Amino acid sequence: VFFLRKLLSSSPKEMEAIPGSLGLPVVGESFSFISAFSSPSGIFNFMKERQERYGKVFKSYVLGRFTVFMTGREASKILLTGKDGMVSLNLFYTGQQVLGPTSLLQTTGDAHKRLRRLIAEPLSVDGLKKYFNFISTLALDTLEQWPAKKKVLVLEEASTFTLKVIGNMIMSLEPMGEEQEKFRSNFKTISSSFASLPFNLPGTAFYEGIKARDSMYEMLDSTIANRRSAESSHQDFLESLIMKHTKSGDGKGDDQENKLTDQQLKDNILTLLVAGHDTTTAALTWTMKFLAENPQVLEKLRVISETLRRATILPWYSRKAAQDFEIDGYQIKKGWSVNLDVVSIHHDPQVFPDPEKFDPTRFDAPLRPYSYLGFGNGPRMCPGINLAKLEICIFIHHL
Ligand code: HEM
Repeated sequence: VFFLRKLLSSSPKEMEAIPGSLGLPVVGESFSFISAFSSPSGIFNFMKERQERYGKVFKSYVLGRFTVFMTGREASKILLTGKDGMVSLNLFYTGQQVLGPTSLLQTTGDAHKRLRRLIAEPLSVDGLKKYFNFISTLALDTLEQWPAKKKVLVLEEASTFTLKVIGNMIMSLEPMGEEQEKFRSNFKTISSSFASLPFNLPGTAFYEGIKARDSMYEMLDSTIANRRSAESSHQDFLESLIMKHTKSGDGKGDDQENKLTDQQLKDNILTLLVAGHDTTTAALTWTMKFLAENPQVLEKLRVISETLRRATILPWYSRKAAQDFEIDGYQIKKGWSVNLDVVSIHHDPQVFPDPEKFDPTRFDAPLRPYSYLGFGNGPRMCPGINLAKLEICIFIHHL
């Protein structure tokens, strides 16, 4: 029913003016897209082939959606910073259900701005200073164990490291022990449910994801209750949001504009976890790979920017048109899925000569706006940028 509704609610007829192919019935071009995505060069070849055939704007049918793909600085400018309300984020149905309706990723306009403002302070450079020692000690502990290991699986190590950092930042979780294990196992299940098939039946990834989310929320509920009863005082994200920004009691006399309900608090803690974990893990892993292959660049700054350009951790940014608009001479209709292809922007030889080469000196001189989008741009630009850079810098420093 879900897929039928999806198919019927989208209209390929309306997209006739956009060049491109919708591929096979029902599956469209999903298989070519997924196989490109899982290959070493990511979606680059899928995009390149079609851009050469159709131009910078083309249509396709992938992952259950009629989608218009676009690339280039002009498209980035319009899609990422365009008029307020022109596009919204385009999450998968399962992701929407798991994250909850008050997540930053599901709000728009003023509600979105307000949430961004509330989480900005704990994620600022100043707000992050207090976690420096924890991150540094954890990086050292992790690295100290490497020489004794026969084989080091860097992705695995990076994932454990970043999850321990965020667990400690958010709710002072100790890096070892039962609570850490429960947190880790819930998080992994939630993560795999995020873009799963939308069947909420026992045994499916989606069903297990919702169950793990509820278990994670129980952990947060009990921590929130402890903090409110002032049994203990901690210097973490949860404490700073509870103290400053949650509605406890009747809230009379409080500045309600700055208050979050417990639901908003939990939805957004989970959002930070989901948005911040795999991204930072991948960025740290790619940084180590590029550094191992190019040891001469260790002296150079800008290694993280160049890693995020070459690896493009989020290869495309997905939006849904919230109104009709025109781009590169094509009419985009309200409701269409629009994906910005960032890999091609990051490998444009006009901006980055010899684009496959890992060369941090490219960032020595300022680039033209919208040529580099490692952390995005505009109102949805990554709020975790300082934390991600801090974690990677500390880890690489101790390497
Ligand atoms: C190297 C690591 C990271 C990379 C490459 C990265 C990249 C990005 C990018 C490109 C976007 C914008 C996506 C779009 O416009 O559709 C984004 C948004 C976001 N990021 Fe990150 N991110 C990283 C780490 C983090 C961390 C550590 C956190 C949280 C602590 C985080 C939280 C978020 C959130 C909540 C959003 C959505 C913002 C909004 O919709 O207003 N990210 N990230």
